[in-house]
Amino acid sequence: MPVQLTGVSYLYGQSPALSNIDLLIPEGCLTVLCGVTGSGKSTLLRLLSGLAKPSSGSIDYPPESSAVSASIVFQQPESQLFAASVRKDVEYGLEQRDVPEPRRSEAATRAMEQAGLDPEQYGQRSPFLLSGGEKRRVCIAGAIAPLPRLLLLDEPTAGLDPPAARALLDTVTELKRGGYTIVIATHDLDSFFPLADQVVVLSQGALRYSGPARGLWTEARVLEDAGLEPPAYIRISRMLMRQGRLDALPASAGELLARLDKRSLAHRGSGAASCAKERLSADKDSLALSAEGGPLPAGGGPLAEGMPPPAEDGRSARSEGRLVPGEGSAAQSPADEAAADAGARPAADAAALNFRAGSVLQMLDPRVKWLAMILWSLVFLKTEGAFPLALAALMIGGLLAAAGIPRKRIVWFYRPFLPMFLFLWLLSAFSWDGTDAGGPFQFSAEGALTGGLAVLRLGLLISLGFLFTETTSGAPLREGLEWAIAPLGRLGVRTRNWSLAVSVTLQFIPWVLGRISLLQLALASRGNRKRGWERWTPKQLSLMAVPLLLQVIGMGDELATAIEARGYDPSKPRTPWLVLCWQRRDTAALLLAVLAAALLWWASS
Ligand SMILES: Nc1ncnc2c1ncn2[C@@H]1O[C@H](COP(=O)(O)OP(=O)(O)OP(=O)(O)O)[C@@H](O)[C@H]1O
Repeated sequence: MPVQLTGVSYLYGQSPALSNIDLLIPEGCLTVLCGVTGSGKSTLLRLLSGLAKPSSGSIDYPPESSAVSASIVFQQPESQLFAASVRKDVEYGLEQRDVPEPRRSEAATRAMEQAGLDPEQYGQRSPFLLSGGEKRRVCIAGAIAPLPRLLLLDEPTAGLDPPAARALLDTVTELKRGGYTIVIATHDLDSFFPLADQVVVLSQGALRYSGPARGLWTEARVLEDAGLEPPAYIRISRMLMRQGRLDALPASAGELLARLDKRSLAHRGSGAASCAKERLSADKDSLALSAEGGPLPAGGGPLAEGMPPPAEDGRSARSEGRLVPGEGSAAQSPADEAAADAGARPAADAAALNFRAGSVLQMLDPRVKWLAMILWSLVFLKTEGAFPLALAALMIGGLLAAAGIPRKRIVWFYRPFLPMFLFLWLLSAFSWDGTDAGGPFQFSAEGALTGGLAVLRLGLLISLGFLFTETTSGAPLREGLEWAIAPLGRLGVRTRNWSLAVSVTLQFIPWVLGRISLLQLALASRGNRKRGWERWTPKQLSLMAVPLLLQVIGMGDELATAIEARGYDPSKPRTPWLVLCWQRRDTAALLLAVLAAALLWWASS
């Protein structure tokens, strides 16, 4: 299906990831999104899939479609697999769309075949025990099973060996022939450019070019300015053309090889053409060997059907594609620059302000933070009564605001705890008494208050840990802890092991929460689009339990191996990662923390 993006921007907190993208994704075409790391490719795919909404601008689907008609395959396939068997996993999206049983099974079989997985061989295997390439195929099968009108693939060949990458390219070629509208975000230009009907170049979240790949070869520096290199077959062909050995750029590596073969290769053995051929042959495994289309004249040909027309709005539109002026582009008028500057300044100022406020907490010596955290934890445990706990909540709220942690991240952190808090509070507020005439459940105001305060206390303790880990990076956190527990070393406690374990665990919590967010996103990408509280029902949680557990075990395993590989030996003295330096502001901060703790203590006694 064709999709039109108009003025689409996206912010993560206050950092812009995409700005003002105008783009048409033509129906039945394969669009390749390229750009260096962090240029906004994955973000654009998420917006197209409907998993995230643009901060501004709009994405228009044809009247009978919506983002739900899109399927996405993420960069890390393992974060998208759920079910106990490959077949069940492929059927999951169909189940979500209420496809009845016999049709579901047929559709899953067809999708597995299209994705290059033999249903007999793979159907009953666990998706978690497959190779990276096989897992990606399972994800592709799951994505195409519901016959999406838009298929989005994020780095489909990343991490695959040449045969697996080539097999995946064959699958993509087949899907393209099958009429799918496909968008692929990739760094693998050699493989995907020959297949692309449209290439989109992103740089720092802005659109730099959209149009056929061949339009890029005439726009001398579009790719280079975006930090990319043209594919190897284009670089080699350019060199051969300069030497008069080739008259036109080929459409693919395969075509270049074929054309070199036809030549007599007069300089066999020592000439540039034979060197080029050797190099290409060596690269052949990793290149797309699509020989579709004839030789392209260096100036390119007419626009493919359905391609976006050249811009008519005064923006630079040369050759076949649409070249969008970028930063530093001469095409930008002073008035444009002033307007852009005026728009950007409030966001930049706000970010700077946040950073300044956050940096006070971030710059503090970790020992102050450890001491304050231990002291406040003890006081919170002892604090009774609504007033002192409300006062403590105010203090924590103030610190969270001053830490400059984006509001979205705070919400993201606390949301998983809310069902647990609610459950604990309900447990305290209601009691079960089958003999009472008023009904089996009895509400107790006293229980509700006591339970509410206990839950608030628990929330405050969790908040202390969150504040600490958000404002302290790994090395200072460890150094500070090791300092705090060093006296225990005299009692024979292995303080080094303890500090490593605690700091790794503390850093593990945000990682686990991040994984949960990814799994929820993956469930949504498979048609299970739940919002708000619905995402935290026991059924939803049970779906995520096994993959999450496997990921935690895998991560634990990797961490242990990494620690071992770096020669960790608890019995040896170690070189500190960082020398802590106590400053005046740390003394002042510690005094403030002690005063605040004393105030709370006094208020609760
Ligand atoms: N969850 C997030 N929170 C904050 N910033 C993010 C988040 N995800 C991405 N970003 C930022 O948004 C920008 C675009 O990221 P995105 O993942 O879309 O880039 P990409 O081109 O897909 O990169 P890659 O090729 O490495 O996958 C980057 O600056 C990145 O740091």
